[in-house]
Amino acid sequence: MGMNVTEVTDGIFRLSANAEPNSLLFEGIWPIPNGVSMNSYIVKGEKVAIVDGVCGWDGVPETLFEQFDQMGIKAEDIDYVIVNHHEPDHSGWLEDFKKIRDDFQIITSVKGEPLLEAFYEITNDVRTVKTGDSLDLGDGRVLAFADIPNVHWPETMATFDTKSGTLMPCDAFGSFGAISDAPYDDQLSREEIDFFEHEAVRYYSNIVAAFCLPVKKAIKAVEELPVKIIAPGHGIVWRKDPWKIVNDYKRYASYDKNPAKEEVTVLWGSMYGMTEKAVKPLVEAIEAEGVKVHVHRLPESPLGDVLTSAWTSTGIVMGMPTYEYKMFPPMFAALDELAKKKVKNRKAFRFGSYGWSGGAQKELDELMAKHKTGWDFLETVEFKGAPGKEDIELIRQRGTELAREVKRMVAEAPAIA
Ligand SMILES: Cc1cc2nc3c(=O)[nH]c(=O)nc-3n(C[C@H](O)[C@H](O)[C@H](O)COP(=O)(O)O)c2cc1C
Repeated sequence: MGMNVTEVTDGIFRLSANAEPNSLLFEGIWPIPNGVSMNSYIVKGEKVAIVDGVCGWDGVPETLFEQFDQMGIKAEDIDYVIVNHHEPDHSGWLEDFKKIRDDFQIITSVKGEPLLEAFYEITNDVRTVKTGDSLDLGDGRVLAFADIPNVHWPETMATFDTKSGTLMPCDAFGSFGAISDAPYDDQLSREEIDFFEHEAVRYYSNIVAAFCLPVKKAIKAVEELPVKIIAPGHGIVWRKDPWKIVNDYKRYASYDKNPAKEEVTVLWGSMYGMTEKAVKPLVEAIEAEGVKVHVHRLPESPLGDVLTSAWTSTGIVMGMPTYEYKMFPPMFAALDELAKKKVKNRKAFRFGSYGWSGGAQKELDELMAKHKTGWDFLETVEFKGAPGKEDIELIRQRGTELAREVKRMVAEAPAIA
């Protein structure tokens, strides 16, 4: 992983490394088809602070020295290491950094302190800060701190440079997507911004979605600050329009309660093609209403893709047969994860085949009740063996009804941002 150094604004530098497309599973689970960037920030007053880690650094001091040379800084001159968030993709470099010097001061939140000991056996020279505290770097550069718990671990905080209005909120307002040598929104075309918007939905739905309420609280805290630049731990830096990513996150966070977009996600699985026969007619019926459809076959579609589609979809359709008196297992796994990630309050419909007893529907009902998903189901269409003409016709009708409901819900939804 090569590292890339650029100047965010006077006295603040972004030091970033990419994980290339499909080079790893993020959090050990989520595919990154377009990669991801990991950003740290160096803030220069009379004293120098580094905000979050240089993950992707190979641990060889010379590599880091070279990067710091480009900023006119010596790595040994770093006075403060600010750890906003202790997830090892941001903090894992601390072990290696200790090889360069071991007398820097770490600044972290109150809940961060025990994690430093647990992960890195660091107990010395740790200063804890909370909302309202600040750190004077000299030269008119004062950093302010704000706790933003559970975005995305309990200890997470944001660092705000009061001189330039640069907010460094770590995982909040992040997006997937590896980044070339143009990491700023003011350097990107409309299409590139759209690309990162989709990567932000992927990031939000896969990584942050379980914490919608904390995200809403973090947004409230950020709205009180005179923010001019948003410089997250993953993704591009927003300095032309910082409120775009805040407003995008505001909408994403609202999708746990409010209708999402005019979209439907169709999840289906089929052993011998019986359930599959109804998929195309169903999709056509929804599309005929002008509603966008995302189709995922299970288990082939990665769960990360399923979550990304489901997060922005107001409607969810499930086509699956009965398997050993229960749901087709990959469908159970997908729905269980959607529910845990708080894909709630959707308009929903299920259809599927069975051989003799059925059983999928009962397990589906139990799963929905257990997770209190609040999904509002149209009447299920189940058929024995292959679907008859009337079954296909009924499923088509349900598709039309669902699409119309989705359009109505979206039209009546309160405007968020
Ligand atoms: C491994 C296996 C287990 C099944 N278990 C049940 C069952 O418990 N109850 C039932 O009614 N049908 C059961 N079936 C029958 C299927 O539900 C039936 O073949 C259905 O048409 C499959 O639809 P599909 O081709 O879309 O997968 C089972 C089939 C298989 C292959």
